[in-house]
Amino acid sequence: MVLGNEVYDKVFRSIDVNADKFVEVLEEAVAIVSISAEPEHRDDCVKMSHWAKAKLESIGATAELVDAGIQHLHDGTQLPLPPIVFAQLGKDPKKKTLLVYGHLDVQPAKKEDGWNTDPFVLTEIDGKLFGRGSTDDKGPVIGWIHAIRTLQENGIDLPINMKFVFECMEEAGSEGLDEALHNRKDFLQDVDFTCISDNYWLGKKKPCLTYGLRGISYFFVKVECAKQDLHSGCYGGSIHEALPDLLWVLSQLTNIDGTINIEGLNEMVAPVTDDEKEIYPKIDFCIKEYQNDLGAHGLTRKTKEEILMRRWRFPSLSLHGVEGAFDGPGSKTVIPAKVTGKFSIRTVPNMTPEKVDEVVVAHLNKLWATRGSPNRFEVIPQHAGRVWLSDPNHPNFQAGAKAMKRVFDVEPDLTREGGSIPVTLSFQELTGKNVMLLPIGACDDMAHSQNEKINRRNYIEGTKVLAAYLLELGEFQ
Ligand SMILES: NCC(=O)N[C@@H](Cc1c[nH]cn1)C(=O)O
Ligand SMILES: [Zn+2]
Ligand SMILES: [Zn+2]
Repeated sequence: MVLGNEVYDKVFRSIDVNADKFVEVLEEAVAIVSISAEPEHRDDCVKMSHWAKAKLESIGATAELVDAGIQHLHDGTQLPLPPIVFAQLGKDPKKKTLLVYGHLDVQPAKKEDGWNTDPFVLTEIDGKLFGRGSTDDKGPVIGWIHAIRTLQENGIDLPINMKFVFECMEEAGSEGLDEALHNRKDFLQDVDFTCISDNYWLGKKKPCLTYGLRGISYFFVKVECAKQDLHSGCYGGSIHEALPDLLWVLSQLTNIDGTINIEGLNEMVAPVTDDEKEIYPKIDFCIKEYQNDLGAHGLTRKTKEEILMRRWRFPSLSLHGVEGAFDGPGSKTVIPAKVTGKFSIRTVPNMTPEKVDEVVVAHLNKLWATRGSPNRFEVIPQHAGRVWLSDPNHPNFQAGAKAMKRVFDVEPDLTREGGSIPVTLSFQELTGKNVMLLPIGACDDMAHSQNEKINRRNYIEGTKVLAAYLLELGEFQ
């Protein structure tokens, strides 16, 4: 059934009228400190799953909390994983079924990291809603709930059945999720399309739809030189220190231009095809503005095409930190006894987590053998997420594009993204159906960083896009 413009206008007006209420709900969610990487916040993650279940029930969905099993931390402790929210709204056999995935956990954040406001108090300044999780991914998750509520309040029948999977461990590698989905294959059986709103526009003004993500393989590198930390005056010069050993290894993994120096890794990368080369010049992206927005002192490549390819279709290696090394203010004179370097590799077709682990461990051990240090050295692969590519010509993407055109009066760009959402490929494989990423946040939202925000405009217009997408999807019955 083709709906008239007046239906969409009514929905959009209603979302505008309720905008302040929608911001209040986001404020409630941001206040729950659901940091999945910090065990002391595990109860908050559980609370967040319960919160989302109640919200889904409030729109009439049947929701359950599915046990995700036990997490085994690298220090030997075991911790129950937060439950995953599975929910269903509508079971009409004449309608198609859309699966929506989102995550309720957030990256760590402390005011003293350099935030201008308390990260867990949603604060509006000049139309920007600052708070951890505002854009990644609490804002978009809540957007779905408000989009559906608005259709219901305006007496508009949902033209599709909906299923939801909301997890609380995405930022820590989605532990437990793949297993829970495999155990509940029946839940995914009748899914016709999947949509995920958990990424960002390429710029600040023009919307996009996303058909590719890089994967991620995370590693710890441990070096141990003594049984406890040592006074550098008493012992310095007499022992082989762990931190220089570690830094020596880590500093050799990348070149100044960002390419990776790990034997066997670049050989796995799928060659760039001629068809692919044609895509990049058409994309709306300005590298000057990109560099300015980041306040970056330089970029690894000179052209827009090369920079987009570095972000989307070539691997990158990032060093994240060193556990055990002194990092406080002031000048402590200690030799750390045990240090653990942390790095990750963003992976691309045709890299697989198994092969990446194999070449990384082999390369680092070989490098270490040339160091000549008596210290203990160990490379420990951590979580991994697989690369994902989808078909952007599918009706799912057409419905997304129509929805964006209705709200922003522009055809969205088709993009890939450098980040990772580990479960995306699993949904594509388990349902055998199309998966689309439909971002609502802007490129400068600073997810994972200090002062994460979502613009009020993106949050509210994004809710309209989600509502319009549900209606447009109904046209493909
Ligand atoms: N919005 C998606 C996102 O931020 N994904 C994370 C996933 C991840 C994997 N390991 C830790 N986090 C990302 O960093 O890309
Ligand atoms: Zn996210
Ligand atoms: Zn994230």
